[in-house]
Amino acid sequence: MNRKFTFFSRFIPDILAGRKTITIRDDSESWPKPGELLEVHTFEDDRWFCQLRVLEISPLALADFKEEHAQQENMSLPELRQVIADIYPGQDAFWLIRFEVTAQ
Ligand SMILES: CC(=O)Nc1ccn([C@H]2C[C@H](O)[C@@H](CO)O2)c(=O)n1
Repeated sequence: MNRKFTFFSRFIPDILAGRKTITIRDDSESWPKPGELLEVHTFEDDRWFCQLRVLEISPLALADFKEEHAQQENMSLPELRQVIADIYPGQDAFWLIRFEVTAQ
């Protein structure tokens, strides 16, 4: 059975349109493996909205965030840093998960 993964609902349009192709998570969400299919729900109300295939998962330190990562999130780099600081205050070690949408 495919495992469940969540996103804040404000990111749904970018994910479904292919404008957001990565997510950056902390250790608690570092379990997806390349090739794994994830059933994706909204964080707020647990509503299924797509299935993703994990293409890559790799460690990424806050100090190594680059413009390329921001583009893959469909954000500016300052915006990405702010989003991460808001979700994960005080943390500086993350995991980059690159994905593709396989069903919606
Ligand atoms: C519970 C939780 O943390 N859920 C998250 C975490 C992150 N995101 C989004 C926000 C950014 O676009 C990237 C980078 O973390 O992933 C999310 O939607 N839900």
